[in-house]
Amino acid sequence: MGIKTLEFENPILSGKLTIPGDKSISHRAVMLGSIAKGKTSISGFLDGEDCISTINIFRQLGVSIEREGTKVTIDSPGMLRWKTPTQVLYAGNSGTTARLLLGILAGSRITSVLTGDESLSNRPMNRVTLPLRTMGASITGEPDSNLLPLSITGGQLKAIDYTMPVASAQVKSAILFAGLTAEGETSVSETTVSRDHTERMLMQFGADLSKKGNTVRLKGGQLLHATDVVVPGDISSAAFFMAAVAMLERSSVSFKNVGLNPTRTGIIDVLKEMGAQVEIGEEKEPLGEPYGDVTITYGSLQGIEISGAIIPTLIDELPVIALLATQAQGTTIIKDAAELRVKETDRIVAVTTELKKLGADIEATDDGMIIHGPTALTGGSLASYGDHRLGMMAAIAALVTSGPIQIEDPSCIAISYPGFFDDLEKLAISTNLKG
Ligand SMILES: O=C(O)C1=C[C@@H](OP(=O)(O)O)[C@@H](O)[C@H](O)C1
Ligand SMILES: C=C(OP(=O)(O)O)C(=O)O
Repeated sequence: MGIKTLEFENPILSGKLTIPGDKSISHRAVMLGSIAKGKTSISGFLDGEDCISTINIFRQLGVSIEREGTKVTIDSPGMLRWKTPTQVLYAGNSGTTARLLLGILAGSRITSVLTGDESLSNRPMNRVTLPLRTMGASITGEPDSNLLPLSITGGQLKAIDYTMPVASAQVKSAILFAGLTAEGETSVSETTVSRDHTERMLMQFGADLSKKGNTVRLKGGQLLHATDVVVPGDISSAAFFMAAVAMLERSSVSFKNVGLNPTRTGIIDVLKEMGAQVEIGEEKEPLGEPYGDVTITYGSLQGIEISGAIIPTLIDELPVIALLATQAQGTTIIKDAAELRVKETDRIVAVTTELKKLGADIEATDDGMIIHGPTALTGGSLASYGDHRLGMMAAIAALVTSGPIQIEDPSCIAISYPGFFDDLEKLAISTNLKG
């Protein structure tokens, strides 16, 4: 386990940054490109470890996938001609890979076993396996098909009308993917809207899908058509540097081609409401997903309440938002975010434990955190818990602490942002960067 030390003196962040590709969209592009027969090309693909796990799994199913950096070319025989894998499918650290794949494999013609790393093997899968079993899926594993490894025997499924008990795009997507091959029309209704990349991309691949209010409907027995996908920059990755700029006087950074899907832009609303200056350039929407340039400039920050419908639109950004709140005047309350407890680690425990080590006034609640600011943070040694978002939060903390930060096990950052430290160095131009 390595340690990375970061120390800055009076840092300012400035310049332009092109953020790597969106993780959620990259996964889906490989999945839909593998389901569809023929050639799909993806540009702007995220070469993070999670998305590589997705590629490796489809290669095991007989799909030809070539990758050169951020360009991916898929040539698939189509889902009906996938071959039975000779080895266990390994989703690594990626919840998105595992949960979406369960929905896909349940309606396939192959038998497979799916597993993951230690963190993923402790994350709940019954949120997808239970509705999939209601559709007729044959999925077994202990306890009650909740934890990896799981065995999946693909077969003919029946459509379902499903009302989501929890806001989760992974659950919604797994059911929609299963619905593609099911008999009848599947519907998924959400009370709180989660990211809609699957719906957008299914339509891009030619699926007949309709949306009314918060209900999505999809007819079973559809074939997808291979197509080209352009992946915009990941706003969840940009969020770390956006928060850093918002905390550092005299800082301003322009982020290029950031994904601006409204189901993902909660961080922009929070930055504005807290007092940062936000400028959004012309929005483009080449193939289904809106994107544009976003410039963030420091502003004096106020604490706010973050709760309700905005939570799914910034769920992965909450660790860095908690750090941001330590530098804001007043109290920030984060509620309705109990989902943080079932991510790569329990992010409520991890964030509060680590930020307290630096002197933050932060407390954990059942479904969120309460942070009183501003506090002058000291340096210290922070654990990443093998969780990329925690590792990046620790690195960004180093920009505002009085002493150095040691990040334990920083390699996990490559799960979603392999070039993170290079980009940090690039932006922190007028500082002394040691480490
Ligand atoms: O569908 C997706 O790509 C994701 C959905 C979210 O998870 P949930 O579906 O569990 O909310 C998010 O936290 C994860 O990083 C990616
Ligand atoms: C929760 C995350 O991802 P996943 O669920 O795919 O592991 C994340 O990227 O923060």
